[in-house]
Amino acid sequence: MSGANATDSGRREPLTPPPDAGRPVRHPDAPAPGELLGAHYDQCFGCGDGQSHGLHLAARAGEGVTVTAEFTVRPAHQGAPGLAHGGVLVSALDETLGSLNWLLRVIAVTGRLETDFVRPVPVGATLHLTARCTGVAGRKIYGSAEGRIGGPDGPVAVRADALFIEVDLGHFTRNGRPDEIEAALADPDQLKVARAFEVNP
Ligand SMILES: CCCCCCCC/C=C\CCCCCCCC(=O)SCCNC(=O)CCNC(=O)[C@H](O)C(C)(C)COP(=O)(O)OP(=O)(O)OC[C@H]1O[C@@H](n2cnc3c(N)ncnc32)[C@H](O)[C@@H]1OP(=O)(O)O
Repeated sequence: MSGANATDSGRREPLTPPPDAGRPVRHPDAPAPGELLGAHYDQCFGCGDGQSHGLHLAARAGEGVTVTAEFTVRPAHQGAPGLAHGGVLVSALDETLGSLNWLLRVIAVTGRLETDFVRPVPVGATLHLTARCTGVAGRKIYGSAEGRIGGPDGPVAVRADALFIEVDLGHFTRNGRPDEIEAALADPDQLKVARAFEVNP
């Protein structure tokens, strides 16, 4: 293929940290291991309680810069009959990796995410997800995640490597839709979440 595929989307950067990347550092105010992280936004498809067909993914802080999460596949998440849609599984991995933000206390958005689909995931199955930060280089935050079925030690069904890019709150106010931005700014719970991240402006 021509080079258009790589240049149009901007980058084909490696998803493993470069040799000079820093070790991820757990923020001193990060939630304690075992603590539920809660939603970063009530309307988030991944973690928000306000999205009836969302994933309702509940993530917990782990040791170091790691998180665990669970997601139960419901009929609204099907691709083939009785099986989870691949894009939904990617969303679950993306959301779990995004939850590492809470431990680093930075806001970062997905730049690249590469997924292996290893086993089909049936409706009704619970995906036991883990994600860990593997390195930090400037604004670039590297992470890996996997999802197992049948229990936290069950077989791997999906796994992903990702590169997140640190942004400031202005990323959302500049790019988001005004109605939702205004509603978020008027919500004291949402402001509390936003402030939690402002420690590293
Ligand atoms: C107001 C109310 C308050 C709200 C409060 C909210 C609290 C929220 C808390 C937490 C939110 C977390 C949400 C998690 C949800 C799950 C995660 C998602 O699904 S996020 C959605 C999907 N992702 C996007 O929509 C990104 C879209 N892309 C962009 O916006 C830009 O492309 C962005 C920010 C990713 C990069 O743009 P640049 O202009 O800032 O970046 P440049 O300066 O060009 O690059 C910086 C470095 O990063 C590399 N880089 C940038 N983009 C890359 C890419 N796509 N792939 C690989 N590398 C990339 C570059 O090569 C550069 O590296 P070198 O420093 O030179 O070594």
